[in-house]
Amino acid sequence: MSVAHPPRATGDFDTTNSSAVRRYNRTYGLIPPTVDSQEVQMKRCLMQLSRKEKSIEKYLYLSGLRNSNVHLFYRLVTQHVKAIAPLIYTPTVGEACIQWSSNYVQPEGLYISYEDRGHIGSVLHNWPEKNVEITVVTDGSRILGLGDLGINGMGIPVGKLALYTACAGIRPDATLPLMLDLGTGNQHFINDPLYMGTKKPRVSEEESLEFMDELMQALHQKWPGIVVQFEDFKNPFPALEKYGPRYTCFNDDIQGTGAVVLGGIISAVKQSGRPAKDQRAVFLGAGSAGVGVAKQIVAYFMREGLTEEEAKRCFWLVDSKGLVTNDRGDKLPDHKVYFSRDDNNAEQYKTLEEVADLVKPTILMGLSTIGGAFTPKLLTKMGQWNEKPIIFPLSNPSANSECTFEDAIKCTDGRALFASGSPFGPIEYQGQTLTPGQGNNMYVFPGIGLGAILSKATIVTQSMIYASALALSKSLTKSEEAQDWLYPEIARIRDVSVKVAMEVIKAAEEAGVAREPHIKMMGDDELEKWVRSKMYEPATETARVEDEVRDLLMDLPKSNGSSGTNGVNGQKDSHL
Ligand SMILES: NC(=O)C1=CN([C@@H]2O[C@H](COP(=O)(O)OP(=O)(O)OC[C@H]3O[C@@H](n4cnc5c(N)ncnc54)[C@H](OP(=O)(O)O)[C@@H]3O)[C@@H](O)[C@H]2O)C=CC1
Ligand SMILES: CC(=O)C(=O)O
Ligand SMILES: [Mg+2]
Repeated sequence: MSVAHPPRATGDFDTTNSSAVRRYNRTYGLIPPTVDSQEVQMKRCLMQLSRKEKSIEKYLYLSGLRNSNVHLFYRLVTQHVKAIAPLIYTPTVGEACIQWSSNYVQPEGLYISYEDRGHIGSVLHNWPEKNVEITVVTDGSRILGLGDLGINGMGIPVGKLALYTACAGIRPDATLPLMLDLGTGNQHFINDPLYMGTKKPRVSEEESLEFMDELMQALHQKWPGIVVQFEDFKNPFPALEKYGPRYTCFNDDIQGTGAVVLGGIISAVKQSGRPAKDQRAVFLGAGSAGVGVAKQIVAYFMREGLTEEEAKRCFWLVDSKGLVTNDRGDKLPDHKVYFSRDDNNAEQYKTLEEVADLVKPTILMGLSTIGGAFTPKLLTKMGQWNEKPIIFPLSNPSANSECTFEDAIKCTDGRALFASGSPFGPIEYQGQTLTPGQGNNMYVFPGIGLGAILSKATIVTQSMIYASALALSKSLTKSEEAQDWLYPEIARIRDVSVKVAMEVIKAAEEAGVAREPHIKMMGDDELEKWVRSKMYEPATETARVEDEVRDLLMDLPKSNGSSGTNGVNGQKDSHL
């Protein structure tokens, strides 16, 4: 909106009065006269939100709020994270991505196309924020379980970084949602006149990696030490292998998911009453998440006394061609070879049911994108084979979940130890309220990123990822443990992120990759205080911005009159 401003008066400000702040900001008269507290503003937002019927409408409303009043948005999310996370993240973000181009209204991140190679650095210079500390980057090739969504996948970096701010206190202006437009295999989008990405097939793996080389260099040149989170790439292994030892980066789907599932599995294995050596895990899905999760659990089983070979043999991975074995006849991609079995005939075990009948698993893990793949028949068998079957349907969004909480509970007489990727509500079962766990990497990636930023880690080591899982598994309260929960209450996620970040920092220090000197001598209490002191707090941020403006008013002749920033992340306080 463009408004003609009267000249800014300089002499008559009452610096304790918010209307003076408005006059200084030249917003006086543009907003109704009452100066509402943030509490009242939040109440208004919640009411407006509740009037919208569809989740996607709520998503769009919240996006608008983030772009117009960033601190209010984050205060709202922080205080109501359990209710709002499903609206700005999975499952709603899936629908938001599908509709991204048709709903587009304003920039929310940076888009870099294959055509930009050779001058990626200059595109980065267009980003209006100076002090970026973390980016979430995707090429949109495997968005949740929805397949190749091209640049419409931008909802994922935007959503993940919103959680970084709400759940781990990373300043919003320190985050960069990054979309790599490398073409798309989605013919529907190529034919769609409203699709806003390049309407060409995807570039090859080699071309993509070459492009990534330039991107990683350019990012680190512009923001040295920036933490890079790779997200939702169809084949993320080559990039992690190449850049992992050279830059501060991690892959959320391989490593973050591995850590979050391990965090829940540690508790589930204890509750199942069977030691690690007696666990048998069948995985539906042998992709980035499936293999990442299985590898983290192998590391845990080894700490429980198994050799690597013994630990590895506790896993049977099933992909779209059946059980992953050496004798299948197809050339297995590198990431599947580690778990490929040589003791079962592939011909006999083509379906999940056949593999399950063979193995009689104690753990059933779903990272396949196939909604409903854990049939009531299979779930019932899990209940017959186990006193406490561990059932984790982890695919997102909700429609892709391998089973519902209700089916898992009904088919196992309420005995399942359950976690899903997208949230399910509690259910009443035989007079009891049963609450499902949410095994989603949102429990760890904010703390991993915060820990990497604060320790100034040069790389993200496997020990840092493992430490995040252990921290998560230890973060349950006595009352949560008494109810046999596998994950802490989502409303406490900020506290959980602090614990995760602390352990990540300690692991970075131990691995010799931390460059921040302050953390060396800190005990736990001091470290916790220090971590918390570094976290963005939307309520105090609002007060700080108001104070800053008042200070400027007191000191007007010397000031330049600017307050805060006003970048793409909406660093604007429109209520002032
Ligand atoms: N809860 C959480 O925090 C997370 C959940 N996820 C979810 O996990 C799912 C998978 O992600 P990701 O591993 O990255 O994806 P990938 O594409 O890398 O892997 C998918 C795997 O599922 C297999 N698959 C596909 N269709 C079938 C089928 N009909 N029968 C058996 N197996 C099948 C694929 O087989 P093939 O190899 O033969 O193609 C592949 O091994 C997604 O839905 C994603 O949302 C991912 C990360 C975190
Ligand atoms: C949660 C997540 O990262 C995924 O589904 O890909
Ligand atoms: Mg992901």
